Amino acid sequence: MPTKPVHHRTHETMIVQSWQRCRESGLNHNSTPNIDRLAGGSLSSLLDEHHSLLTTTHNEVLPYYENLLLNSKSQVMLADHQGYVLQNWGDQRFKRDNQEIFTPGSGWQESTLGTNAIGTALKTGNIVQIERDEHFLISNRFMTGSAAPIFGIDREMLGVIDISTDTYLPESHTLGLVKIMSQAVENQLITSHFKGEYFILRFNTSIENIDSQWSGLIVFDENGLVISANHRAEIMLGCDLKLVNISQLFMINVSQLVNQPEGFQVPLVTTQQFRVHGIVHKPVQAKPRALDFRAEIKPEKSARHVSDQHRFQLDELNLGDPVMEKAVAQSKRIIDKNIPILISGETGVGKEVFVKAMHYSSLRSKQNLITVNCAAIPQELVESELFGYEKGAFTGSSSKGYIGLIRKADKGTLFLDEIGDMPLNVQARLLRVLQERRVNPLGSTESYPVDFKLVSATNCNLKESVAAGTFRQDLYYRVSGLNIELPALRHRRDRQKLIQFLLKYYAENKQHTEITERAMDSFNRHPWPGNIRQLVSVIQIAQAMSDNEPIDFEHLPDDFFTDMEASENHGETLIVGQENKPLTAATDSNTNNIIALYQSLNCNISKTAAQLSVSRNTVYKRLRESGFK
Ligand SMILES: Nc1ncnc2c1ncn2[C@@H]1O[C@H](COP(=O)(O)OP(=O)(O)OP(=O)(O)O)[C@@H](O)[C@H]1O
Repeated sequence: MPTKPVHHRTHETMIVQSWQRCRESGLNHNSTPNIDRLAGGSLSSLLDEHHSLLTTTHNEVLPYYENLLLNSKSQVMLADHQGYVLQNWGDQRFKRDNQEIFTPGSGWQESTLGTNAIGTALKTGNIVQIERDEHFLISNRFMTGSAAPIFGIDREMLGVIDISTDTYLPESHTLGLVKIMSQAVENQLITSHFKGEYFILRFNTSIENIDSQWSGLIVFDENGLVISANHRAEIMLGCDLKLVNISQLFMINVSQLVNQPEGFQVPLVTTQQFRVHGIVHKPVQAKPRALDFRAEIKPEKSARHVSDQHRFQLDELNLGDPVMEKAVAQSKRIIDKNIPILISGETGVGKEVFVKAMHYSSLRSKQNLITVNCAAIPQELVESELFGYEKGAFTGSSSKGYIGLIRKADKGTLFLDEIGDMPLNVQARLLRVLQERRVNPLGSTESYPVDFKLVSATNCNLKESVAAGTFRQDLYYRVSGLNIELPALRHRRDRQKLIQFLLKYYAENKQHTEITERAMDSFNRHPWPGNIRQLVSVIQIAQAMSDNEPIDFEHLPDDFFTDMEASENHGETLIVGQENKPLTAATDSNTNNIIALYQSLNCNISKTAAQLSVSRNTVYKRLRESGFK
């Protein structure tokens, strides 16, 4: 028997624990459901108390319901933090003894009605999906519910949004929707409460998905003190954002952030070295300081990233290595043809840099290059992020839905990074888009034509994923017109030239580009398990440490020598694998070790990745496989 994926086991544990609580509350499976119903005065004072949550939810949720769920035989509920339904939308289809079970005022606490989406989401503080037979009371087993908590401006749990149905709705669809709905409400509560009064930073992994509900939001004052933030910001930054200063989160001075024009776009680097893009909205009364109003925003040196600096052309990446030379020549031949390109290679070999260079060397260079990191988008959201969704015309609402990343790439290039991590159901929809060259947003009856150059990248072996059943074979043939494998740094014959190039490229001034012979020799012999990414980081540290002297051993970080010793002790240039660094960590660490480390580091992806010396994507992947993300 195959063992179940860890996320199923996590879900099962959650249900077992909930059932245990039900027994402790004196329930048994045959207990009669006793719905506690608030009436008259108590109900109206409850509705008054939650007026702002109610109207915000109404404005944010109704358009989703009307467009996405109207024909789905389901009902959407908003309940307060104690489990009392405040409002419901949709088909009033759930009745018992002729009485509706989800009317406003009905209490869906776990202790009285057993395991159920509203009660159990409140009890655990997590997004839950309770399938029919997972309800504790037999009488509730006719429905399936998906619920997500809503957090308020002080990060307190205000209530939950639930979608319940007694027919079939795909699991990822409803879970994704409750997540979007709860996040939309939370974002709206924060922006309407603080807008105009404080600075609001909205950030995401790229500028292209900054208008998504999944962007982080941070509200801060002119001194940089964080006043409020959404749940997403805490997850992305991996820390509690209470009472911290924005300068502790990003490598930027507060004055640089607050002295920019309204709606200014800024590349940011988190203190964990994770690149994001942000937009800053200013308070109405904030006055720019005259002196440094035009201060240019520059991430600090150690955070420099090639792709933010310079638009490489393909030829610039060819420094003489025969494999690179062939890769560049092949790409140039087909870049303007309608043939998809699949780039593979170990982590850090420069796949993203290569794709950008392809785009900027192509006829589409003036159009958008849209990067989708399939590993970083939460699984249930990949669909809505890619294909978009429509809210339809909704009077008074500024939100018209979300166009989706594929349509944003129209006329330009669509880059699907880590394509091997795309969930199977999304693969099926992507295949349709690639065949028909049309996109059908969630909830829309219309489809829209799209024209883009498709480039994908992977650091896993997609053919093996096809054999393992995690990647569709038909999609594999659609995305892999031309396969280009970028060489590992240790195999590149132009290594010395590249090192010299990077020393100049990342230097702040002339002195920093010099390097002693013995240091250069060890650079040349190093196994570079993290490839160019690791090389860049060593160079940046060495340049910072070396002041005005040529770079020598004493300027190099400890890890540099640890890797070197490890490879020399093994008498080989490291194991050749997809993600090479695993030498010390990932090869002998199993999923449980990663989870334990991740938890011990306060669920910080970047720190976990750094400690294991693997990419953040690998950590995402492992956590996702184990049901943590
Ligand atoms: N030719 C180059 N010149 C300067 N810097 C480079 C070059 N190639 C790669 N880099 C730097 O190396 C780092 C890794 O590059 P990139 O993100 O493109 O690798 P990747 O193969 O896509 O990695 P992953 O698979 O982990 O996503 C980046 O910081 C990038 O700026």
